[in-house]
Amino acid sequence: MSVRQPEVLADTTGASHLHGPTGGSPSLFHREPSPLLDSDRADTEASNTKSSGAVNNGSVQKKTVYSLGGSSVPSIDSAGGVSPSTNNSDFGNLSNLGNFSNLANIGDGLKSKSDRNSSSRVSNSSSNINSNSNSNSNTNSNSNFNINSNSDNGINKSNSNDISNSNNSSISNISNNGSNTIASSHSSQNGQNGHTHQTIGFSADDTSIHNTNSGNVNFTSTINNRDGSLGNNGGDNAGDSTLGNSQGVSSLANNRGDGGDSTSRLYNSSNPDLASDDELPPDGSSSAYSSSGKDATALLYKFRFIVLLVYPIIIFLGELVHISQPEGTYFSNKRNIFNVFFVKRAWLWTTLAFIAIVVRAKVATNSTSGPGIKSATQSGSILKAQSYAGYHLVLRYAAATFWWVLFTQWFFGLPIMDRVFVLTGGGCDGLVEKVAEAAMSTNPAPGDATSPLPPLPVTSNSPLNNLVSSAYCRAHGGTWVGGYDPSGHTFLLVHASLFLWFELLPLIVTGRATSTGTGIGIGSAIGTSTSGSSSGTTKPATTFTTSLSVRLVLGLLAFWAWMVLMTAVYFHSFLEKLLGLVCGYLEVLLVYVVAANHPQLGAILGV
Ligand SMILES: CCCCC/C=C\C/C=C\C/C=C\C/C=C\CCCC(=O)SCCNC(=O)CCNC(=O)[C@H](O)C(C)(C)COP(=O)(O)O
Ligand SMILES: Nc1ncnc2c1ncn2[C@@H]1O[C@H](COP(=O)(O)O)[C@@H](OP(=O)(O)O)[C@H]1O
Repeated sequence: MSVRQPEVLADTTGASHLHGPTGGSPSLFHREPSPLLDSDRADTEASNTKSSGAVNNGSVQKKTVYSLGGSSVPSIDSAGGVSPSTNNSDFGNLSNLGNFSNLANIGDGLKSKSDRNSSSRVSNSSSNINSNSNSNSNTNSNSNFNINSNSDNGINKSNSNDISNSNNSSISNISNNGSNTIASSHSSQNGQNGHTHQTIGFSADDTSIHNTNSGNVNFTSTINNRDGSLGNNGGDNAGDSTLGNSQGVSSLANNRGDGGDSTSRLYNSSNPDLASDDELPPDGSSSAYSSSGKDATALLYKFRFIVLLVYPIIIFLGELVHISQPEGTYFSNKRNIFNVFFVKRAWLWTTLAFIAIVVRAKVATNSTSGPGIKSATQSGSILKAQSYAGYHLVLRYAAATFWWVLFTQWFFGLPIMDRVFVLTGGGCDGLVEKVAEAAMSTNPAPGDATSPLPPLPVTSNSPLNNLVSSAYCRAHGGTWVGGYDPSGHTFLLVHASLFLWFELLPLIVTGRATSTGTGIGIGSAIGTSTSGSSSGTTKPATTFTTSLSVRLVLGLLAFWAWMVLMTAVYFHSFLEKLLGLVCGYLEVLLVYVVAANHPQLGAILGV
């Protein structure tokens, strides 16, 4: 294809022309008079190597249409020059030095090269629009558009579109009614930070935006929403942004500043008011708030606060009873079935409960029967921040398990609780005698009470008493005496309970939020209410929260609380229980509060 230059920009005579390839030689031009253009003799000039059948139905304005390709322009219906025009086949590559407006194109290929403002209104089924104008306003309807813009653009489109934007330009004010993909690449030059700023309004779902800024800026944004806007302002960032709205007018501004990687996810199920995350640390994962998100977040905070208060209150109340030296009951018996079968295996039950929560929530997510995990990640900053992705769940479970192991089972030898005991002067009483008895038994019968004890975890030069664990000591007839013996029961039950609560609460809160539409309905969570201004997405009667497995977990949590009370009433000194309590809080606070406010840690743990 020849290189062409537009030869005539405007024809004040009113004649219409079709221009051929550059070169200036008239012999290269095949002027094929368009009935429309020629008959009209208005203000448009057009040239085309093989134009045919161009029809002008109306006045032709001061426009010049150049065909830069070899394709034909078989038909142009113009009610006003090129505006409006209908091309039933293929415009080829049209170069417009003025404005395209009201073009109806069934073919493909528009090119706007105006140095001044250009306004295009295009309806077609398949078009490529390449715009170099400083300021374009393009309104497109129909489907399958590719818009390559080298300029600032205002684009209004309907239906499915692909837009790619490059060369230090920005796309703004985009309205879409269909499924769209917008790819915007922004090159930053000379180490300067680039800025891509977008405001996008959608009235339909499934729109994604990809901003790729070479140089110092790199954004990837995805939007699935109705009536939303997303603004990315670049700094030295590389990040991902996801905004999901099902309804409402929403805006998200994020990823500002001079930080490193950042990830932003905002999900909003239904509400009209999303504020930006202006308070973000520059290199942080972003928070964004929605009104329902704020409600849900406030509710979550409230529940968390209550949960965090419950266990100290139980310990204090139990201690009040404890100091009155109550009569013994079934629960004061260490061998009671609840202690032996449940508390002594508490981490096993906790693990099963955790798996039940996750599995039930995933089921709810995959079905339409309840809010589940998806909603838990769609209602606001905290909820979106707590990821229920598999690896995040495993990591958080592993962290909780690790802390349980360190405190009660093993910490490079004795577990922490036993080390505290030993360090404060405690030890195992009576075990030495047992060992001696065992040693004196030369030929013990299997199962004999005096049969040799298993090898002690003893190092040779240390006093025996200080080197066996409390569990070993008690299991072999010794008595764990002296010192300061942190309550393992208090620790384990509180730690397990807080872990389960902090995994469960976002799901419960979201269940309430989603099923009432306002984010704060209580009934749906416990299955007693089906009313409220529902968003129409869930049915309270079948929510995750009301499922049998979640009820069982809530029952287990109530039982754990009861057993904490029994420990407080019948066992240990107050300080020992207090230490168990404090250590039971440590891991959960570290993960769900401290790490959650730390960008990197939060991203790793999904909080
Ligand atoms: C569909 C997607 C699913 C996603 C699931 C996500 C995450 C799950 C991740 C992993 C779980 C998978 C497998 C887990 C594997 C094994 C589970 C192990 C469970 C156990 O912990 S079994 C051991 C149980 N033992 C206890 O609980 C002992 C508790 N007792 C004590 O700690 C002490 O006795 C004490 C502290 C209560 C008191 O000590 P003393 O004072 O009496 O000495
Ligand atoms: N709620 C409870 N019910 C029954 N026994 C309890 C209990 N809380 C603590 N104990 C018992 O008190 C002892 C110290 O518990 P801990 O240090 O874990 O808090 C343990 O005894 P044993 O180790 O002899 O079973 C434990 O079983």
